[in-house]
Amino acid sequence: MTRHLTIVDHPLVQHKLTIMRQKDVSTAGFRRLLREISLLLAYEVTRELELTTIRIETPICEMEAPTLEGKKLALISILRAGNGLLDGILELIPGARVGFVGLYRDPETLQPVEYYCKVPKELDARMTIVVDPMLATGNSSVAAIDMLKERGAKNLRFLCLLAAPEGVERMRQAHPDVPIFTAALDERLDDHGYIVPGLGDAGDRMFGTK
Ligand SMILES: O=P(O)(O)OC[C@H]1O[C@H](OP(=O)(O)OP(=O)(O)O)[C@H](O)[C@@H]1O
Ligand SMILES: O=c1cc[nH]c(=O)[nH]1
Ligand SMILES: [Mg+2]
Repeated sequence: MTRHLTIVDHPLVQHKLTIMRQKDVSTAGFRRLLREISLLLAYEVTRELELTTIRIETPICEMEAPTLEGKKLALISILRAGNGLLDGILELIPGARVGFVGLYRDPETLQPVEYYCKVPKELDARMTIVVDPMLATGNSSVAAIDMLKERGAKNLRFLCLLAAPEGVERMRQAHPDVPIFTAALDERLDDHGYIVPGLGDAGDRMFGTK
């Protein structure tokens, strides 16, 4: 059974995250680092994919060899910042099915506003990995996972880059069955719901908006 919270403390992840946090990193640099980190995070979050075996023939002899079992997994990106994690993971798992949940956080109420939802069929039979770099209040991730459970998802994981304790607790209350994977658990949220020390607004830094 996976723990509710896994912090991916691999030295390469930690090193790259430290560079990303710095305010002078360019948009191109931020995007490149996020793509690189996403490959390493994907390795951890997919550790429990089920294997079966198939009979193959090497140049030397036949053998029973491991292969992924079951339906292709589903990757769900919470727009728009989720796409920064999605792109790297898709390089590692090119056969994954992909869905999008469009949510933005109202800056006053910090409540998520839904504007889009398109997800793969048969979510009930797929490991479903929801990706968004930031878990702050947890309002967006809880809402996204509510939407996915309504559409049948059962075997879920949530993958982010940074989490605040408030968001982890909110997820634990609302979705205790959904393990969270993150590169770091930061200290707290500020009065505007930003993660401290954090890295600022992930979407703005990734896409050069602001
Ligand atoms: O845990 P929460 O308090 O809900 O905050 C986290 C959300 O805020 C950011 O998205 P944002 O609303 O800025 O949208 P964007 O990705 O379009 O920039 C982030 O990518 C999460 O989706
Ligand atoms: O610190 C935060 C909190 C929410 N969304 C972000 O992009 N950054
Ligand atoms: Mg944003």
